[in-house]
Amino acid sequence: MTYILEAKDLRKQYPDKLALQGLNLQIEAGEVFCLLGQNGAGKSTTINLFLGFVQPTAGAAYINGLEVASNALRIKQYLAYIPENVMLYPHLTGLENLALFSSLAGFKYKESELLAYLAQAGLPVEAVQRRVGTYSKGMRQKVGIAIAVAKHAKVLLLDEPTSGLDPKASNEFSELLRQLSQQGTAVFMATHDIFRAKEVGTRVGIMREGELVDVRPTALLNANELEQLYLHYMH
Ligand SMILES: Nc1ncnc2c1ncn2[C@@H]1O[C@H](COP(=O)(O)OP(=O)(O)OP(=O)(O)O)[C@@H](O)[C@H]1O
Repeated sequence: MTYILEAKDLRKQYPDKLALQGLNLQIEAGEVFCLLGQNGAGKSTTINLFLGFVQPTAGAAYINGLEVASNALRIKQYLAYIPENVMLYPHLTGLENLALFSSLAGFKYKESELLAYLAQAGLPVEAVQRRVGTYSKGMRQKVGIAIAVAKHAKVLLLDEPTSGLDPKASNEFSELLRQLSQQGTAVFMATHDIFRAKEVGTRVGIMREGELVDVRPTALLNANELEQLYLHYMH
């Protein structure tokens, strides 16, 4: 079976820090995997290895069966990345950004189709023709989701996407992730938000000092139990 996202003995040693100590993980289509862990636990390193932004010291990361390190360009077609602050062109409108990023991914859409993607991602109609430099963080993330959907990404990698969002925006964002996962997109999200992880995740992993110390299906835990489990490992 080909997993959408897979890590095999994935390891990253920085000059004076072992950031990831041999990660093994498989994620299937439609899963929402939430990675919890303290600052410095290795969450961003894991995401950066899947993105091909950093090279592994040993082991390998795979996206849709392709080894990331040796297929840097090919894997880009399968994934969309939403960091804490989505990188868009501030002087272009939301619509123009979506048109640009979709065409870079090889998709040419009519304006009506682009508008439909933005509406589906929940961007208010009044914002569509406004420069992104004037957008809130939540609005930029909606454009990021619209880009992911428009390029038919199989996997969405997110690094602390809900930090700094107000509860309503955070809630809307969770709803979008749920919709994407129902359509078969695999979602891998690093977060500090235990409540969101429980709400939106199908599985949660707890990372400590570069090691994945526990993985649980969220259906078997309530938010309180998840918090207790997390605290147990952080002691
Ligand atoms: N480029 C780098 N060079 C050297 N050390 C690094 C580098 N990137 C990360 N590290 C170290 O690796 C460890 C893991 O960092 P990482 O950013 O992956 O953690 P994190 O779990 O994402 O933390 P946070 O929640 O603060 O984002 C930390 O000790 C960090 O200082």
